Amino acid sequence: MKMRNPPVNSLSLEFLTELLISLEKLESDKAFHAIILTSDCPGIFSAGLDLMEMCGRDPTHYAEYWKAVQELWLRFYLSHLVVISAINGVNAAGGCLLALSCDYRVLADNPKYAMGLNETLLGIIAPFWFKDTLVNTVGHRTAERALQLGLLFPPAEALQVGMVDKVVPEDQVLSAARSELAQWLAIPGHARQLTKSLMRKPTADRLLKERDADIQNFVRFISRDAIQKALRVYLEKLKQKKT
Ligand SMILES: CCCCCCCCCCC/C=C/C(=O)SCCNC(=O)CCNC(=O)[C@H](O)C(C)(C)COP(=O)(O)OP(=O)(O)OC[C@H]1O[C@@H](n2cnc3c(N)ncnc32)[C@H](O)[C@@H]1OP(=O)(O)O
Repeated sequence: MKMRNPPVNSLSLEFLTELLISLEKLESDKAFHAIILTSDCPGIFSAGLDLMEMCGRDPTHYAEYWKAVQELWLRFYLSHLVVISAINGVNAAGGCLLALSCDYRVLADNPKYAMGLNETLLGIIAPFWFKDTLVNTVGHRTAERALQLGLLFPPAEALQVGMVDKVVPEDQVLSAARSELAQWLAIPGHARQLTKSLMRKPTADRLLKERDADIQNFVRFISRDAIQKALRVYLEKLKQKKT
């Protein structure tokens, strides 16, 4: 699955919906057993959630957007397919969440390709299920420091803290993902799938039980004047970079 939403693969409502439909199609086709998730945007895996969806819109839109973000995470996190990410670019916040929801992560060795949950740098916070997904991957202490400081880890550090499983030269990222896949596909499917569910269901259940409350919290939080201002300032900084 090659993500293509130029220029930065931001996860707009339309793009989230496309990803969700693609994933559902693959999952319902018995011929498919695995997905390699990668990017078609040079140097960028994903810039994360689309800030334009969270800025200057009305509460109904925020609720619809957040429901789609929840849906995509649940679908990826609990997918019965083997999902491996071949991370071939910088990967921030919501994009990093997608990669963390995969079963295995290969990252291209380029110091520009940092990844992490950098929400605090924007003046916002990672919701509990983003946090839980990170804790499940790197452990509590590393996650706490990474989340508070909004750290984006370059490849060597991402590997060292366990945020990715392998770092390879840029031109080998897809072939390394394919080689890894062979090991996962060699395991009897039902046993691997049940084990994945055993490991992940408690984390997913937490959101499933509190979905509506989580949407309301998001809408309340993102609608605050101070948060809207912080997002506008961040977007402005991104644009000023060019001048
Ligand atoms: C009580 C508690 C309740 C809890 C409630 C929850 C609270 C909210 C939770 C929200 C969680 C948010 C998750 C996110 O994912 S937020 C997004 C974080 N992403 C980033 O910080 C990355 C930002 N982008 C960049 O750093 C760079 O763009 C990047 C390194 C990815 C690429 O750099 P490059 O130089 O190649 O490209 P540009 O910066 O020039 O960008 C090109 C254009 O794209 C626009 N852009 C970039 N990122 C985004 C984005 N995420 N959304 C929308 N648009 C984006 C950028 O502005 C440029 O636009 P223009 O061409 O028009 O200038």
